[in-house]
Amino acid sequence: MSKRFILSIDQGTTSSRAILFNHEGEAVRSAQREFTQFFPEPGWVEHDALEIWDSVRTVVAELMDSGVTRPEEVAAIGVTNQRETAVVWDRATGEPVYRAIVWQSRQTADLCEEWQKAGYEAAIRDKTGLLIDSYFSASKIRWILDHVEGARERAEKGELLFGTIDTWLIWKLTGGQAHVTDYSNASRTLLYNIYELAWDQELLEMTGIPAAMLPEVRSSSEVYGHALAEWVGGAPIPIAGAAGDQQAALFGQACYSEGMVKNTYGTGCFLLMNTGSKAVRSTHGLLTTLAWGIGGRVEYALEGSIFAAGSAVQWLRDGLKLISSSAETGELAASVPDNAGVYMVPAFVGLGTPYWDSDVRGSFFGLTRGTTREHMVRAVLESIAYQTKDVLTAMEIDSGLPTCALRVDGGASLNPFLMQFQSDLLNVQVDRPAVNETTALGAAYLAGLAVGFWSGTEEIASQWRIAAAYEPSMLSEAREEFYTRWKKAVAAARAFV
Ligand SMILES: Nc1ncnc2c1ncn2[C@@H]1O[C@H](COP(=O)(O)OP(=O)(O)O)[C@@H](O)[C@H]1O
Ligand SMILES: O=P(O)(O)OC[C@H](O)CO
Repeated sequence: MSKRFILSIDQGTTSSRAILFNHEGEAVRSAQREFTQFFPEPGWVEHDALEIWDSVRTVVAELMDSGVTRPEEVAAIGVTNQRETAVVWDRATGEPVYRAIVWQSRQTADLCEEWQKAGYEAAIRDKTGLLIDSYFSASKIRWILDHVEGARERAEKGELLFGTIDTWLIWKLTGGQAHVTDYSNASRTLLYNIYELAWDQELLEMTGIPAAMLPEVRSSSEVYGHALAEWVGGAPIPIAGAAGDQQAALFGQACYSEGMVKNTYGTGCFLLMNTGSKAVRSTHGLLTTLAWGIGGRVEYALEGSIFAAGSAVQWLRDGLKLISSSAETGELAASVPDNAGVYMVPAFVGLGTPYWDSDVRGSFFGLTRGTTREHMVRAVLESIAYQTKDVLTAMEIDSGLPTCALRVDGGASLNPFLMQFQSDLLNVQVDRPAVNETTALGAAYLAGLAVGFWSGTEEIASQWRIAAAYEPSMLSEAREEFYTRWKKAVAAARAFV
């Protein structure tokens, strides 16, 4: 029976998706399921790892039962995931010992401050390309070891395992046969030396994390094991690709040359620039990270992480009840000639690149009696574009590479107002590809390359098609004025702390 599809599993912050891609890189069928977000204290965000596994099992079963395919026709599975989110579970029972602590969660901010005061920052930056922030996995693992009775002793004895969501899912899918992760996910833990390509003993000692609980780090494109027949429609399928979702999107956007940049507009925004075999060290708050490793060769990326983007739109809908759907924001924003001086800083969980300020919180500025719902909606959408400009400016300086075009994807990239404003503000062309699910596509490509479903990146790059291109059309004075006021708003929000 010939192989017709790759099954991609995209486990995101708010939902799990499974998508079948054909040889042309087209999404043939997909299924999606949301799961519970827990906010046990202000600033904390947690997920139930078993509920995540259930959601993944369900969406995979939905595809495999849809009649579109049979497991024998699926060449491989690729897994991509919300990064940094930490799960610790019992090796024998498969039961998590605590809820998954999500990348957005700030419950370890105090611990991170202690690490900063202890002077760990230089070593961490030097070895991992990251900085000390509760965003990364290490402090989350440590928090679980400190707060769950007996966890530390059990972890030291090798009875507890740690994994980011890729590791957790591959472990579950293979029935506990594989405890692995890939370079891109390992590079987000704060424990992995991205130059030596090894877990770093000194960092493990500093952070108090036992090596026995860590997964084996493998390339992003190889067979890690087989998904058990019971989860995938009756016959085992090789799991042959894994990458963190932002690196997977860079891969799915075919950003294979140095200097190519993508921005994913989801819950947060993540800009990644391919820097090839060279790791660029940032002096402007960008992260140096592993993009992927394939066939014995790793590539690096520069990353800017924006914590709140689409989540601010969700807040307009669910928190303020100002809108009934995310999609209507585009029309509302375009219905007023400008923002009427209203600016919004969506620092719900602090600010990431380039500010790295965990204490700052969200604010609206410039409200008058003339301010309408439309202005507020517009200010929220504009804030996504301003944050992107903050990051891209830092990227161009640190890499010395000017941006020719920005490739975009993710839920909010479907908003034409936002994309046009983004292009205007950056003075750069913004390109949205025909396949918007580039994250899932990237994981599919990584898995497909490992099993010979695609021949190489050249073939993949030829599949990338543009769906919409936005060209800049704003006068430079206006661009500068808007951006100056945004910077003032950020400074004021930070001063309020
Ligand atoms: N048309 C739109 N305009 C603005 N924001 C949108 C639009 N469609 C979706 N979003 C936002 O994008 C996010 C969903 O995008 P998605 O890529 O699925 O995110 P994630 O993978 O982080 O869960 C949500 O936060 C939603 O509010
Ligand atoms: O699940 P997403 O798309 O919001 O992505 C989350 C990032 O991987 C966090 O670093």
